[in-house]
Amino acid sequence: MLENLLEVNNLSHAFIKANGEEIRIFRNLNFHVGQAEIVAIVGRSGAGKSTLFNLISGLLTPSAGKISLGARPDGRPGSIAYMLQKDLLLPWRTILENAVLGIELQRPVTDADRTRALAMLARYGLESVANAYPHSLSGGMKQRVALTRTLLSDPTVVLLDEPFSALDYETRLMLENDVISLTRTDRTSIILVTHDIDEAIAMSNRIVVLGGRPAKITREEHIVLSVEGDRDAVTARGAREFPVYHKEIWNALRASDVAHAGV
Ligand SMILES: Nc1ncnc2c1ncn2[C@@H]1O[C@H](COP(=O)(O)OP(=O)(O)OP(=O)(O)O)[C@@H](O)[C@H]1O
Repeated sequence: MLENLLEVNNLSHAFIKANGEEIRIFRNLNFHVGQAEIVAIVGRSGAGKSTLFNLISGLLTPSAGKISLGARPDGRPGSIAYMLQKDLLLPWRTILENAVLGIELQRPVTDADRTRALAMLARYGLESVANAYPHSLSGGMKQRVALTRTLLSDPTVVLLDEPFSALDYETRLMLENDVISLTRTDRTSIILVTHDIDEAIAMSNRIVVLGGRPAKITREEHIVLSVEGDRDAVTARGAREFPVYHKEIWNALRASDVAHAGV
């Protein structure tokens, strides 16, 4: 039995360029995520964040190392869902049909699936547009449909790669709250890649800074914020510790130059 919901042990990965040159992205990287934990990964462009997600989700096979996914409380295997920055909704399918697409790729969609999809769309204020097409929805609404589609497959770990970067500030805060609530209601674990330090601090329990080549974790920060009541995307930003974490993560990012560090 795994201690954590997801464990990455001694992960190594390299790309081979067309000229035969090897680019070592990771060498013996160790990383874990606990149940209902939100871990943010920040790092400069090219640090290897998307590559790490592609390895965790199985889109890429690592050169060496092990990625282990813990079981659900009832013993069934856990599963990973990956949500990208772009909503990738199919324009010719209704919102409901888009929402159940992830299930449809695995098995035939049942009436129970559609009922569950409608309930989840309602949870995100999208019930009235279930039969509409994506073009009639705002960017925030489309991203919520994408989130519904991601969650309908009942994942235990959700990978979010810059999911809210294209959205306006208010919508972004609302979606950040949706994700924070998920960890409370469904005990889902979240790994979030973001370039936005504010978002990383506001949402996560832990931030890891990825830097150097091969990339390693150059800093790890547990985020503890003093807020009244349940922490959310807005109250978190008002916590007195917020600027302190901001400065620390910013300095760690500046120090972890991909081109020069850790070579
Ligand atoms: N298929 C590939 N073949 C060769 N090199 C690749 C491939 N995919 C990624 N790389 C290289 O690996 C490094 C890490 O890329 P990756 O996309 O994981 O970085 P990132 O941290 O997600 O960057 P960004 O923040 O800009 O999205 C980069 O130098 C990139 O050019």
